Amino acid sequence: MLRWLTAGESHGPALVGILEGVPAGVELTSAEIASELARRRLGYGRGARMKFEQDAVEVIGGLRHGRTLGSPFAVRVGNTEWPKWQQVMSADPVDEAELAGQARNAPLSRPRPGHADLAGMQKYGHTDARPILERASARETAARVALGTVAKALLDQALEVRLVSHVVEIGAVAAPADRLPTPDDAAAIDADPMRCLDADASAAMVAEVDAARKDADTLGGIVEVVAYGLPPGLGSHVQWDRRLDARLAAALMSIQAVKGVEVGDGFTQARSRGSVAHDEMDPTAGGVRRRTNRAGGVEGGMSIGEPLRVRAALKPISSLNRALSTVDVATGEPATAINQRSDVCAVPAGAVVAEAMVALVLADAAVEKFGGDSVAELRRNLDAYRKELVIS
Ligand SMILES: Cc1cc2nc3c(=O)[nH]c(=O)nc-3n(C[C@H](O)[C@H](O)[C@H](O)COP(=O)(O)O)c2cc1C
Ligand SMILES: C=C(O[C@@H]1CC(C(=O)O)=C[C@@H](OP(=O)(O)O)[C@H]1O)C(=O)O
Repeated sequence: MLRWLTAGESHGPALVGILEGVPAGVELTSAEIASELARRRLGYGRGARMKFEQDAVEVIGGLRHGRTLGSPFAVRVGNTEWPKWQQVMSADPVDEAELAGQARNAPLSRPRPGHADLAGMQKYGHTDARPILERASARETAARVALGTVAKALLDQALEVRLVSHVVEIGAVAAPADRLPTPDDAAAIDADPMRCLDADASAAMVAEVDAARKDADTLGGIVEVVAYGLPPGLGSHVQWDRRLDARLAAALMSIQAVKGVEVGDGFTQARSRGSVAHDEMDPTAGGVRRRTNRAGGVEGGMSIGEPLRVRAALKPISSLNRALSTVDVATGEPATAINQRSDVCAVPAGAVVAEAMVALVLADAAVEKFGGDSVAELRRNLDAYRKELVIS
């Protein structure tokens, strides 16, 4: 079993991620993690912070000379903005005089609609939104992407499973659904400002972001992750929490701003008749082939050996450069919400985070199915399983 956790605040010294259960022998370098983190910073529509802040990666456990050890993997992603925040976010008590006059320390009493602010203040007993928004912030996804790098390396090296993610919709603009990207498209997708496979759709998405920015508005959209090379049988039908689709849905839904998840053509299937919704099978020499992959690579909570295809819908960014109505919890009076600098659209970054979350779930399911304390052992078990499949 793989287990992962993150810690750290958006303006704290660093984020930390721990991934436990990684087999020994996964080849990985800090530079590879840094390059995945750089992918998360891509995308047209992000705010000023993406330009001036760096992700400072330091692996602090589980890796030696470029190979995982089998011990818990731990990574620190330093916030390079920390020097500006060290008093406001200090772990230890700070002299009031040092804080006085620091605008960053002013209590945030006007919770922002669409954020964790108000419910968090109520739940944890704060009159200031800072202690809530610091952890609710999607800055935390840097740690997830760092851990996802390990999961992707494991999937690639032990199972030859490769992932690709892309943006399929931004606001009202949808990319044509005629071509599913493969991992060979990944570099071109990363080079596109919207991480979109279709150049015309990408240009329209950029224009959509510009129009939203001009109107002091924000946008959401839909991302897709596709995984190639999965064997059949990851996950299980036997219990709700072992279903691969349920695990993927939870992981994707846990990403800040994600409000919907679709597996395969789930929503279209729901609107179709059964005769055209499913993936009929034909025999091949010694095996079976599906005519279509509307199910998106999962049936009965198990991978079926077809490409896995999942989508996540991100709502528009909640912090707008125009006033949204709220209540000032200090006075109980109507107010306009805290207006922080913000992204106009973070969907391209959301795709990279979704890819990391899918990789973590698939790596977990692979380790669960094939066991193995080392990559070599996992691969041997996979080979034996493949040889003995009753039908392939
Ligand atoms: C990569 C990424 C960047 C984000 N950037 C912002 C941002 O700059 N401003 C903002 O208001 N929300 C941003 N969000 C979304 C908020 O973090 C999120 O809406 C908020 O924490 C409330 O959580 P919920 O939408 O899941 O309910 C971002 C989300 C992601 C995935
Ligand atoms: C810092 C990141 O994203 C942040 C996520 C975020 C939010 O509310 O989720 C709000 C913004 O932070 P700030 O209000 O400090 O500008 C984003 O920049 C990051 O992705 O690395």
